Amino acid sequence: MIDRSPLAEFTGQVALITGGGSGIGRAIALRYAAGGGDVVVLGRRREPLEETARMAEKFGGRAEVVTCDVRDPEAVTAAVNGVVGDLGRLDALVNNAAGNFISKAEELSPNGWRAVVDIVLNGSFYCTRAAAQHMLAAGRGSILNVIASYAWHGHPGTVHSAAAKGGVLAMTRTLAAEWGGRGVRVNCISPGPTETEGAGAALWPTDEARDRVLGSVPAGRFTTPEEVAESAAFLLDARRAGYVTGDVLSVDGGQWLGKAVYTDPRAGRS
Ligand SMILES: CCCCC/C=C/C(=O)SCCNC(=O)CCNC(=O)[C@H](O)C(C)(C)COP(=O)(O)OP(=O)(O)OC[C@H]1O[C@@H](n2cnc3c(N)ncnc32)[C@H](O)[C@@H]1OP(=O)(O)O
Ligand SMILES: NC(=O)C1=CN([C@@H]2O[C@H](COP(=O)(O)OP(=O)(O)OC[C@H]3O[C@@H](n4cnc5c(N)ncnc54)[C@H](OP(=O)(O)O)[C@@H]3O)[C@@H](O)[C@H]2O)C=CC1
Repeated sequence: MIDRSPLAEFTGQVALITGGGSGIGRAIALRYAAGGGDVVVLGRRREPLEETARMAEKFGGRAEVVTCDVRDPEAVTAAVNGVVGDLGRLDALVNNAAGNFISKAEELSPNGWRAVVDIVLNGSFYCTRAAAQHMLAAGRGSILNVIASYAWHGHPGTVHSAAAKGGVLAMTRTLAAEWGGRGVRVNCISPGPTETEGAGAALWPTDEARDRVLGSVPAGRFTTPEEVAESAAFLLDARRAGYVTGDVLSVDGGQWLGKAVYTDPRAGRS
């Protein structure tokens, strides 16, 4: 549940959110709308995007839908140019679309590797490149990349996603330095395990796997999409986070720190 933001921090501004038809992307779109902004949600399937747009419109702003596969650079450029053509500006881009599944690295097919790396790394670059052409010309903009902590610590079974997210992290820091003097900020947000349409079935399909994931989170519960969205709003807001660029904000209940080995009561973990 997302309530109208008393800050109204995005009034008169426009955000493009990839993968905005579900999970974390939908929550970020709704939080931006709750802050008074206009939103465009992008993904492959129209129906879930339209549902997000209907929910966002209840906050009183404009909400549009673009069907597009982020792996197609020409379609991405047309989509971004269309947003600016229709809504007149682009203040924020959230690279949230992702694909993921668990596979042993030695059994992962080249096409399976390509599917995930193309969506996560290449797709994020295509969207960033197209959005930055408008943002740099305007001298303002904020780009937020949704990653995962295995971008820096790695994780067995997700070599494609970890490598792609690691690439997005390197891209973030590079572009933050490259564009820092031109008004465009680039940051990452790193959610902990979050029960969404895509993640649950792909990553913790059984009760046993789900319990194992929960056991890895010091806070003892899943992240909620709304928690991620609230921190995303902070990073996107130039008034509050205008001097933050090239950084990663973890919203994970301490998961990436909580590599407990001595899980017994004497260690404070059981
Ligand atoms: C624990 C905390 C950290 C959690 C971090 C979470 C990160 C997340 O990203 S959660 C978000 C998860 N959401 C999704 O994955 C939703 C979107 N997913 C997809 O679109 C698909 O899963 C996709 C990534 C496979 C892309 O779909 P599509 O382009 O339609 O690809 P294909 O179905 O044609 O498959 C391409 C290629 O990949 C192989 N493959 C697909 N699934 C699997 C699998 N489960 N295991 C092994 N290989 C798989 C598929 O076989 C194809 O390869 P070839 O057969 O060689 O052609
Ligand atoms: N859930 C979790 O536990 C965690 C998630 N994350 C990250 O958070 C982000 C959101 O995850 P979550 O909400 O769980 O994911 P979901 O699977 O629920 O949503 C992913 C979205 O991306 C869209 N998408 C996928 N492929 C493409 C594509 N090729 N082109 C355009 N859109 C695409 C999907 O829509 P459609 O299929 O219609 O295209 C869908 O709306 C991702 O970047 C993920 O890696 C990070 C850490 C943990």
